[in-house]
Amino acid sequence: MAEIRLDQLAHSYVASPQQPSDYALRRIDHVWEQGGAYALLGPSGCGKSTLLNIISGLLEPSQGRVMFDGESVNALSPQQRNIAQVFQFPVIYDTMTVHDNLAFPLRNQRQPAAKIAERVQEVAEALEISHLLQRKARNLTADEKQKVSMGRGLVRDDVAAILFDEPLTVIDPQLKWRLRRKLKQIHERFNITMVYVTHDQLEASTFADKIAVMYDGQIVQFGTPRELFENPAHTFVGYFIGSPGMNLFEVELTADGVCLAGADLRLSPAVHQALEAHAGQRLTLGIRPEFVQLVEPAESSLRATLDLVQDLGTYKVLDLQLGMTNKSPIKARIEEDQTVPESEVGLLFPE
Ligand SMILES: Nc1ncnc2c1ncn2[C@@H]1O[C@H](COP(=O)(O)OP(=O)(O)OP(=O)(O)O)[C@@H](O)[C@H]1O
Repeated sequence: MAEIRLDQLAHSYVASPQQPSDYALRRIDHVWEQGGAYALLGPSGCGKSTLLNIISGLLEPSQGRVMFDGESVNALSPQQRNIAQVFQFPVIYDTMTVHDNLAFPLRNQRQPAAKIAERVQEVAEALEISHLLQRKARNLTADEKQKVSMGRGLVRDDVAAILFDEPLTVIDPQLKWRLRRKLKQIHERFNITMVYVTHDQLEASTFADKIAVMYDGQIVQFGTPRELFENPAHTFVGYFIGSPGMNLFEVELTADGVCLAGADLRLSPAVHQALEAHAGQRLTLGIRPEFVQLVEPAESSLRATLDLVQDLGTYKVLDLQLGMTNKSPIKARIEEDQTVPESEVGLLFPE
């Protein structure tokens, strides 16, 4: 088990990179602490697999160092790094029994038979696959196979960390939730550093205590799910976290606030003063759909017309047009029993 430190890491698949866009990973400085449950969350192509493969040693970084417990492992092979990796698709031996699949990594290490038996039992019980131990792996369902694949990662007690690369892709939606819970319980029981790669924020927040959000080859924020929701440090985090994501609009600074779609929104003197330091620069206002308040048009200078209502069962999402043409609508999320406005509505943003 180890602390994993990424020190000025960068990677380009281009032979002689010239500009930032030539890099799949731009400069990354980051620490995964020993024993933590982490997620690496980001959209397709942002560099998640590249980063995971550099940690496990499948890929050599163009620049920077990977450190385990303060020691550089750049020169070590994947085997020497002692990382367990669980991929999207199960990696198991079909012709072996489940028991032998789980025992395999320990037999390779020539562990004593008694220890192998004990460890296989313990991991099988944690994954709720004890009843399958004598079955041939080829006869299992997709989720049972993936559990065996995870078990092969967990069975060794000397691994530095376990890296999961979108491990629930092949699992039926109704089983995903159970498996995520299971992984979380296993983490609590075995206290191994785990990094879970996904592009799904729900998967990230149910598994991880802290999430690293990746965007365009960089980790743009690292925090608890709540911190990412309440204090996004980057517009991408605001937009990517939340359902739907944050509304983002360009605004102009006025004498006592900002102007959005021709309407003046007053700000507190403190906030306004902070913005004045950025006068002349591009200003973006972000507000989460949950916090947009709907009022009578007379009560607000900001008016919108209703475009679309999406009823999602436990809440509704409204698309409201601010009167601008060809601009994306502002989204408001309201409770299921809240009244949907007829057409024109006033909007208030809490301070
Ligand atoms: N072997 C490769 N050769 C050249 N470019 C690559 C290679 N592998 C990845 N890339 C590029 O590097 C960038 C990051 O890719 P990567 O697969 O790490 O992203 P990702 O976040 O894991 O995406 P996904 O979720 O789709 O797997 C992308 O622009 C991708 O096209």
